[in-house]
This record gives sequence, structure tokens and C-alpha cells, in this order.
Amino acid sequence: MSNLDQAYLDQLNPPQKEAVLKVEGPTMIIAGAGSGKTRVLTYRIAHLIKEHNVDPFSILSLTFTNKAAREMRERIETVVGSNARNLWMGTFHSVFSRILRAEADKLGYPSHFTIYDTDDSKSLLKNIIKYYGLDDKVYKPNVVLNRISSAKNRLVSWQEYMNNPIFLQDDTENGKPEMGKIYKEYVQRCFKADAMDFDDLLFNTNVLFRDHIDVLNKYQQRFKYVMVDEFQDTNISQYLITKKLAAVRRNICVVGDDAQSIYAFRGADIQNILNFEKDYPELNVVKLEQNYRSSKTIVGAANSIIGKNKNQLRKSVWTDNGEGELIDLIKATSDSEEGKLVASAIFESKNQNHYHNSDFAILYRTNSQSRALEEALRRNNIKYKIIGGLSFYQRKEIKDVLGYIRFAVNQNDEQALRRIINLPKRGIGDSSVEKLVVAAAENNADLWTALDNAKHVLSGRAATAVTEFVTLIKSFKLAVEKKDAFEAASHIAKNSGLLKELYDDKTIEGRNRYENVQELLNGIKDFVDNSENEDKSMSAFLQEIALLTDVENDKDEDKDYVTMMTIHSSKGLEFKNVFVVGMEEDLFPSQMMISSRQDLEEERRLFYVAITRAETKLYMSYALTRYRFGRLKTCEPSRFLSEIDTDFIKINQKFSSPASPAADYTRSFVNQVSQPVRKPVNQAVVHKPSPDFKPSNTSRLEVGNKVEHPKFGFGEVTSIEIQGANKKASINFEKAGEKTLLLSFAKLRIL
Ligand SMILES: Nc1ncnc2c1ncn2[C@@H]1O[C@H](COP(=O)(O)OP(=O)(O)OP(=O)(O)O)[C@@H](O)[C@H]1O
Ligand SMILES: [Mg+2]
Repeated sequence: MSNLDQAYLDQLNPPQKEAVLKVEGPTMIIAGAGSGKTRVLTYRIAHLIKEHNVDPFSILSLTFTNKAAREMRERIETVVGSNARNLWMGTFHSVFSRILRAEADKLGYPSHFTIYDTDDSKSLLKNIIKYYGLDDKVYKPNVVLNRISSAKNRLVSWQEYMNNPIFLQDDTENGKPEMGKIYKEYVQRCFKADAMDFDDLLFNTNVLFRDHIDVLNKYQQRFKYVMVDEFQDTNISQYLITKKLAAVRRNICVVGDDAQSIYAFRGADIQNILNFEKDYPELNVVKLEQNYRSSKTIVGAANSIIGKNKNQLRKSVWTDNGEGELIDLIKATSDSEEGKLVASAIFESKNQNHYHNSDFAILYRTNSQSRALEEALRRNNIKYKIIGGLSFYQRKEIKDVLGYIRFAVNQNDEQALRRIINLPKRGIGDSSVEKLVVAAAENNADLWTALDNAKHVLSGRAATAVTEFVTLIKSFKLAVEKKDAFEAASHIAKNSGLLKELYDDKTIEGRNRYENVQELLNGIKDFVDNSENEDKSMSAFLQEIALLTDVENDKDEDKDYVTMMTIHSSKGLEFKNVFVVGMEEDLFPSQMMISSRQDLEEERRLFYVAITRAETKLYMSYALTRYRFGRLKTCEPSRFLSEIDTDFIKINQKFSSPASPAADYTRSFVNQVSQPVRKPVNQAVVHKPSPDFKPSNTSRLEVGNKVEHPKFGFGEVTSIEIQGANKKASINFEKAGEKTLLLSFAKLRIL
């Protein structure tokens, strides 16, 4: 997006301008990708402040990531100046956790409540499942968590859940009749621990506004204008919050694209778009049809894809931009070759077009696909960055230090306690912790009180160790109260013994971990010195990082890197060149997700999101074999490839496997490679191994060797590749065709 300057209204087309100028009353813009919806929101806010003298403090703008909020804020700042800092802008979770902190006492929480992340929630559920003596193979913690999460997102409390026979019946049919009991215990334990999980942030905001009219009134008065980006991905809980807040003034503007709704699996509901029309009959609906982001080819391909979905609001998207190049289809024999071909294509495009690394993004369906791509990029010296995956704050050493900090802030934080109580080892085992938790429950006391009275519950060494631990935590608590966040954190890292333990580990990993903890301390220093948040307390810092989404924590100084991320995280972003990799059946569309037509349509919308991130050039790639879950699998090209109008796509000969059968691009070839659900070749091959078949030692296998495989039959080795400890051979089998096999697994007889 170009910089906003004084003449911002000239940078809008007529319907965009209309949406910016009409600031009173409800407005909805449901329009295609790249049509300037986010731009409209940004300019609208600038306009409200500049022309209508609206106090930024009374504008609430909800975005998909905090990063998007930061970028919008920066742009608005160029028009209205530093005043823009006071805008209420961020994700639903971050904005409402701020409000919950301010109003926590109304719900019986302290303002320093802890936010449990998914790991905390899962391990708490594990404890509960064990506590009730249930089988954790039946009650899998992440399945149970999903069930609880979806109940909360539909605003179903545990009381309603337990009293509604429909849920019990459903759970009984699923073989999990005890779900209600687990849900109840989970909520009560979170409450006891002064903790809220992610879903609670929305659930409890709804409770707050439902039960405390005075509080609701206060925020209804404060937020004179409410705006929501990516509206199609709001769930009912989020929808009701905005509806309540806007109920008095009705100045609400939502923008989104039903074709990009990709979170139905987490409870997002396109129905909200339809509800909106009902809830606001006086609604001003704005249509945006011109795409400013992408070439004609890309827009055409995207339209041809989304047209295959039955459930969508029909709308047209067109662009004035040039034709652009055709989409390049890259075919690889294996996932590692896919990585190499993608890296080579980036390398060449950079040279030819003088692009920076940052002009490229690689998008995939699941995080696990990144490994082969990373290896290839590293070999080509192309700097990349994975967004998402295991983020900085998810690393063990960081979570350990944060565990101490969390417990110093909130001594009821059971999950933090369990993490740190025996770290570094001080002779306090799981069973001692369990005894303390039970003692606390039986005496209706909180965990901290039980710890403080450990000598009545435990004996011998464990009791002494717990008493020493309590003394240590008391000193940390004091540090958190008396010192600034940075000094307190440094004190805790040092005196907990964690820093020393890492320092003493002289392995490369140990050094890395030590540096990561130093980096965490740097981050806290930065927060103290530079954060926009007025509250510089340790608990404010914890809250800020608890809500960082995948796309956020960009600590890298050098910003020139190829971005790698899942398609889900790429929503709302744009890049000059985009690679959509792993275009294979079972991977994309994902095998796990397509049990119904609705699910397939959601996968297709995800594909639409991926395509529409590209401005100039789009590449798609697939591999014929791929390691998945530790096994080499034969893959079929994704059915989505055959759904792209063939006028928009061509096979890239240069960056396709030499083994690919087609020399020239022809329509029929694309159709042929993309036929959905072809039987994998190897299933058709029936080979009876020779009577004297005995696997040979393959350590000396060479290119050109003739071999026999018990299933694929006879073939010739065409290449050998060493990858770390693994050695792979590509073998051209007479009947089964080209296969890449991992030699440590493949049974081969050298002839
Ligand atoms: N009137 C305009 N003139 C020139 N460029 C524009 C105009 N409107 C939008 N753009 C540019 O088009 C691109 C897409 O805009 P924006 O990101 O706001 O679209 P969007 O509808 O929010 O897309 P998505 O659905 O992917 O979130 C941006 O680079 C933006 O700056
Ligand atoms: Mg947008």
C-alpha cells in the first residue's frame, strides 16, 4: 500500500470514497480479494480523525493480526500525526484482553490474570483426564480442547453444556460421555489458577457485557466508531461483542470477503454476513469490484477457481492491471526436488528481474512442508524466514524463563508452577505436586497457600525443597513488584538457576538457548523503553506476548528475506511473486479436512486466498513423491490444478523435473497431469519377486546399477542423493516408472 498523504481521498475510486466519506450508520463491504477493503478502513479512520475531529481514543478497529493493526496505525499516522497512537486497534483477543484486565474484578479475576496458551490448556486437560482416571487415547487432550473451544465460541457455558441432553447424546455417540464433567473441571481449574485461555478472552468479554450493563454502557459510550476487517472470519462470540458495542450509536463498518472465509473449522461463521443485514436494516452496502493488486492472469485464475464453489455470494472481480505472465506449474519427482526447483526459480527470477528476497513468498498448506524448501534455499544462499511454526516464545528455554516470570506475577498459575517447580532439578517430583494440588482442592485453598504449608502435606526432602522454592518465589514476587520489568526478569533468569544451567551447556544448542534467553531479556528491555503500552509492568509484558499471533514477532533487523508461511497466516498480505507449493491430493486439499462438500469448499477458499496474495507472478508446484509421517508416499497432482482455467497456466519446462514426460506445454497435458484421483501407478504394478530375491547391501549402490524391487520390479538407478544421514536413489522401473527410494528402508537386490 502506498503511503497515505494529505490527498488521501484522491487515492480512492468512487465506491471506496463513498465508504470512507459515509461515516455515520452501519456499512458493510463484502468484496473480492485485493479490492481495497483494508485500504478503505485505513483511510476511513484517518478521515474520521482529520475531518470529523473524532478522538482516536473513541475508534475501535479490529484486525486479523496485531501486525496488520500496527501497519494501519503507521499509515494513519502519516495523515493525522502521533495522535494515531491512541487508536484502539488490534485483534479481538488483544483488544478485549486489555478491557478484561481493566474490568477483571467484576468477573472475580485479578487484573494480572494469566493467559494460558494452547500448551498450557492441553497439559491442564491431561491432568484432568488422569485425575478422573479416563483413557487419554479416547479423551485425547487436543480433541477435548477443540470440543471445549467450540462450545465456548458458541457461548455455551459448562452449565449449559451439562444440562443440555443434546451434547450428552452427541458425546456418548462419539464415545466420550464424560466431556461435560471435563469441561466443568477445566473451567474451574482455570478460574482457580487466575487464568483464562484464548477462548475465554472472548467468552468472558461476552459475560462481562451481559452481566454488567454499566460496563457495557461505558464502552458503548467510548467507542463511537467500530470497524472490523476480515469480517468473514469472525465467530458468533466475536460478532456479539461488536454488536453489543455498536448497539447505541450503530456506527459500525465491517469489511470482508465470503470467498476468503477459512476458519469455519474454528467456528467462524459466514452466517454473520447474513445476520448483519438483518441486524442493521438501514445498512449501507458498498460494492468494490476492481482489484488493484494482481495481474489479469492471476485475477482470472482466482475467479475460475472460486466459481467452482456453490456456497458463495456472487460478485465480480476485475482488474485494470496488465495481463501479466502465465502461472508457472513446476513438477518435481520428490519433495526435496520441489525445494530445489523452487529455490532455482527464485534465484533466476531475482537475477533477471532485480528482485529482492522480500519480493517472494512461499505458501504451503501445513508447516511441516517447509523443511525441504528450507534446505534448498540455504544451499542457494537465499535468506528466508519462516513465519509461524515454532515461534520464539514457544521454545522450551523461553517458556521455562517465562514460567518463572508468570509464577512470580501470579502464584495461582498452576501450569507455570508445574513447569518450573523442579527446574533446575531440586527433588520435587510430580507426585509431590499432585499431593499439593489435591490438598489445595480439599481445603478449598489456593495452590500458593498449599505450597506455603507444604510441611503439613509433604515430608522429608520434598518438604524442605518446596519450602526453599517458596522462599525463592517470594523474592521474585518482590522483584516483580519493586523493579521494572527488565530488571525483574534479569533477576529471575539469574537467580532461578536457569541462566547458569544454559551457560554451562557448551554445546552449540546450549549456546543457542543461552542466547535466546538473552534475546528474551533484550525484548523485555525494548518493551520497557519503547512500547506504546503505557503499562510497563511485567504482567503487561506477559499479556502482550501471550497474544502475539504467528505473523507478529519480527525481530529480524534485516528485512530482506523470502517469506515462508502457511496459507492461513497469509491472509490480507500481498507479495510480488508467490509460490504455492505441495499442490497434491491429500495434502491440498487436505486429506484430514475433506469429509464433506462443505469442507472441500473451505479448502478451495483457502486456495483462492493463496492465489490472490500474488501481484505479478504466481508459481505452483507439486511433487510425485513425498515423505509424510516418516514414509515415502506417491502423490497425485491436486484436483485444484485441473480447476484453473487452462488459459492461465503453463508448465515451466526449465524448472520441472527432467523426468517429466511432456516436452511442450499443451492443454491436454495440464489436464492429464491434473486428473483428480488417478490410481497411483505402483498400485497397478504387480510384480512377483524372483525366487532367489534377497535384499543386497546397498551402501555401494551406484548410478547405472540394475536392481530388482520386490514390488516395483526391475529398474535402473538414475541418481543417488545423500541427505544428512539418509541416502536416496531415484530408480527408473520398467513397469512402475520413476521412483525415489530411501535406501535404508528400500529392499533392493542389485543384479
Ligand atoms: N484506489 C486504489 N488505487 C490504487 N491502489 C489501490 C486502490 N485501492 C487499493 N489499492 C491497493 O491494492 C492493494 C490491495 O488493497 P487491500 O489490501 O486494501 O485489499 P483487500 O480488499 O483488503 O484485500 P484482501 O481481501 O486480500 O484483504 C493494496 O496494495 C492497495 O494499496
Ligand atoms: Mg484486506
